[in-house]
Amino acid sequence: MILPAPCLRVMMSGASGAWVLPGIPCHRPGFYKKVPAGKRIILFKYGADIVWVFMANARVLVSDPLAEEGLAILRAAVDVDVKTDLKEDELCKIIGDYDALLVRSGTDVNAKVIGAAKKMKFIGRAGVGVDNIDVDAATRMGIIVANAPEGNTLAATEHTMAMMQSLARNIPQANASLKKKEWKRSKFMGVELNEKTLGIVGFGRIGREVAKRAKAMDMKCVAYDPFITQERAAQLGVEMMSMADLFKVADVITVHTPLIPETTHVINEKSIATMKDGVRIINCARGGIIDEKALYDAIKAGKVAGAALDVFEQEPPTESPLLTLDNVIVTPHLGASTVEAQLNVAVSVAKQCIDVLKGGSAKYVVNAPMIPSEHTEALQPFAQLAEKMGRFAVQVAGGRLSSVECIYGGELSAYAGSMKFVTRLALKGLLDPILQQPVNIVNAEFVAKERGIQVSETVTEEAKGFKNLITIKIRTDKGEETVSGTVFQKGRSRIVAVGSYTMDLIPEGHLLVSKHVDQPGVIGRAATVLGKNNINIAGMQVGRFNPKEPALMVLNVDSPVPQPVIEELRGLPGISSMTFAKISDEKI
Ligand SMILES: NC(=O)C1=CN([C@@H]2O[C@H](COP(=O)(O)OP(=O)(O)OC[C@H]3O[C@@H](n4cnc5c(N)ncnc54)[C@H](O)[C@@H]3O)[C@@H](O)[C@H]2O)C=CC1
Ligand SMILES: O=C(O)C(=O)COP(=O)(O)O
Repeated sequence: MILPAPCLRVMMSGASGAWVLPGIPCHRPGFYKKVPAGKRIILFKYGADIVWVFMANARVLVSDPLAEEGLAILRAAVDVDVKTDLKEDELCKIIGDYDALLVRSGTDVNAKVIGAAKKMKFIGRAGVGVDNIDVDAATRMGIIVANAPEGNTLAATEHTMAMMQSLARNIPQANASLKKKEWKRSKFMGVELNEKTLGIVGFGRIGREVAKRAKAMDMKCVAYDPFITQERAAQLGVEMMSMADLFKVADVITVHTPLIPETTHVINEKSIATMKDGVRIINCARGGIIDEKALYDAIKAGKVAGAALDVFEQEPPTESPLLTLDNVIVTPHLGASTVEAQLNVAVSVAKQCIDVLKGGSAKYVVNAPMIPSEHTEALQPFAQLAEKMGRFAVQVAGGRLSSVECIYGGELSAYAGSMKFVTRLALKGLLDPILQQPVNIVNAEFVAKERGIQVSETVTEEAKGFKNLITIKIRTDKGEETVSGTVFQKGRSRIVAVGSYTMDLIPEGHLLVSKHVDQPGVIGRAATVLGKNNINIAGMQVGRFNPKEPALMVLNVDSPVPQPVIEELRGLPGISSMTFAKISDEKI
């Protein structure tokens, strides 16, 4: 049975194995039936009745090892396939069947893979680094990419500390030697870390935890991170300095940045030359932050006393000459490999995956604006209003969109840093109705940029007498349109101005917008045409300045207005324009 989409309201859904009462309506006496394997049931409210449909489960591919606790969360809601060690072409062949993909660092989710992922809604990284995912390609396709940034911080921190201490005391080398039945005590003379200076490049979650532990060992900690304030570092007793100064003063250098163009090869031939003789270098972040060739040469030349590496430019680093050096200790990307961390990241990413597949959002999205969680609830009604205003404005203005300005006033000025989130929803509203491709919060900004639409955002305390005010000004090749809206208490939202006309318009359902001359009979004639065509008027707003001057009328109507009726309305005397606008998420 096909039901008109607006009539459907999801009551609940259940995964395969659940017991439900089938039949239409299902509250009539009947029998219970088990939801078949591979299907989920969705119950809809349809008028007074509750109806049900079986739908195929969403399908999730897990292409790197994921802790059982995460898999269990997934299996309770969706169909899960775990297929590790897939080659690129194997992955491309099957990826089109899946709604979500979960990976660690072992899968190269490149543009080719993403291009083949036609149904994909979510890519989850069970860990921090997303450098193995082409986030731009995913963004372009409107795919949410999320990671699990908190779950493995302590694992990576403890691994860094273990590497630093092993490096200082030659533990791996001594261990290997003794296991060969050698007893070479003088060969493995170490150095103390006490009172040495640790230079931390990248003072994020792991960098800060490393500092805390190094301080407990009476090391002096200095750090470089362009995005962390001196005050923040001072709270941990760490001195922030430039990277150049850090390289000059550190006895041990550890890197904890993402791998991005700015951090690629920051440890290179030139920067090593400025370091102390006998410096030790640790990388438990990402291969590529250190130029491995330069590191090899500097160790060979005796400039660098040793290195501890968990990550490599090529993984596995089978061809790396660094593996041949005695004073280089290595682990095979084990930073996050603890039972605790793997449980944390698997659960985090599995929950986010299910949230997204159910139509919600993910907690740690990396390709949509992050807003502080304490702002999310407060900004939700504004985001919804902005999207509806966008839909309204673009349909009323007509024409090809060239610029969008979003102005946030009054109490919204307190959320200045988070308004990008609302702007993306406004853009979704503006673009989604007129484009064939799906537009969502992930790709809205990208789609606008790609189409040469200029987007700007202003935050002001001015709100024209309202507590809060959103104004969206758009320019198209047919002219300009300005729509303002506000959110009252309990999330009630209204469009309060269209152009220079004041309104009190509920931005819902189907709207007819007319520009006409304010004179007796015009509104009546329009109402007659609608009545004749069985279109019920649910509400009416008229904005005008003076009688007999141009006025604006917006009618809330209960059903779509067919094109011939719009044409008939346009032909009425006194009416200069008539536009139909849908504030639902249907394409126009
Ligand atoms: N070896 C392993 O198994 C693991 C590796 N990692 C890696 O460790 C690294 C750090 O992870 P987290 O601390 O969780 O990330 P984070 O995002 O909390 O910290 C990264 C820090 O780098 C800073 N940064 C950005 N650009 C910089 C630049 N140009 N110069 C200096 N600092 C810059 C940021 O401001 C931020 O404070 C990431 O690359 C992550 O992928 C994380 C977990 C496990
Ligand atoms: O979280 C990260 O950034 C890591 O590097 C951990 O990688 P993994 O999940 O162990 O392949």
